[in-house]
Amino acid sequence: MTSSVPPTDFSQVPGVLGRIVAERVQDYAGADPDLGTVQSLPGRFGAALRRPGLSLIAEVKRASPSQGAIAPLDPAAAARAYVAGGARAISVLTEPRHFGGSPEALRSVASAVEVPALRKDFVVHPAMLREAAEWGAAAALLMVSVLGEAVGDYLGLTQRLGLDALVEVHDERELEIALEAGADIIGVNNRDLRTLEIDLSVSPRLIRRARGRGFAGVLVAESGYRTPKDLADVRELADAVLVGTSLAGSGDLAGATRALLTP
Ligand SMILES: O=C(O)c1ccccc1NCC(=O)[C@H](O)[C@H](O)COP(=O)(O)O
Repeated sequence: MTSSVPPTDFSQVPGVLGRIVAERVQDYAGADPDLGTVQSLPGRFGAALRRPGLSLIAEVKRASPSQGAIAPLDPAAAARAYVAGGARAISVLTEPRHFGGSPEALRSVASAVEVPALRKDFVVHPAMLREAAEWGAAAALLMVSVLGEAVGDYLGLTQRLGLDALVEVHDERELEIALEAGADIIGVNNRDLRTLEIDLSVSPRLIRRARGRGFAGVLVAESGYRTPKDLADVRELADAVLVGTSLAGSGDLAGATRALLTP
C-alpha cells in the first residue's frame, strides 16, 4: 500500500516539543513511506471510549521530560494491572530517549491485554503509522501542534491502515484544524508541550467548545490528573481521560487506577 503525504516543515515547532520532534524527524529520515499490508481491526479504540461512563486510557509511561524517571515498568504487567483496575484502553509511549518507550513495549502490551492499545509517539512520517499497525496498536496519536494542517493527510493514512486516530489539540486554533480535518476522536491536552505547564481548565474549555461547534465524536481530556477530585470538571463532559504519570508512578497500578475511577 503506497502512501503519499506532502512534505511537512517541522522546523517551526517550538520549545521542548520542537526538540523531541527534530529528533524523531532525524530518526525517520529516509524511512520507507510504504504502508505495508498489515491492517488493524478498525474502530476498536473509539468503541472502547464510547462506552457509558467516563472511560480511562491508562498510560505506560516510564519517564518524561517533565518528571525524568517515573518507574521501571514492565509494560505487559503494567497493562494487565491497569485493566484489572478498570482501564478501557492502554496508551503506550514508544519514544525511546525521553519516555523510555520502545516498539517492544507496544508489542507486548498489545498481546497481553484485550483492550485496545494506542501508539503514543510524535508522528512525523507515514512509516510510524505502518509500525503502529504492525506492532499491534488499534490507534495512533496525531498531534496538531506537530502536524499542523497536514493532520488531515495523516488521518487519511490511519484510516487506510484500519487505525483509529487520537487527534490532539491544546488551543482553539488547533481545535479548529482538528474539526476541519474530520477527526472523530479529539484529545485535549492540558499540558502545554512547549513549556510543560499544566492547566486543568484547558480540557473543559475546549471540550465545551467542540460540543458547541456540533462535534459528535469522542472527546478525551489528557494530562495532569492525579485524584478523583481533579476529574470533577470533566467527568460529565468528556468521554474519556488519558492518565499517565500519577498511575505509572503509584507503585500499585491496579489500586491507583481503581481509586482514580472512584468518584
Ligand atoms: O509528559 C511530558 O512531560 C511530555 C513532555 C513533552 C511532550 C509530551 C509529554 N507528554 C505526553 C502526554 O501527553 C502525556 O504522556 C499524557 O497525556 C499523560 O499525561 P500525564 O498523566 O500528565 O502523565
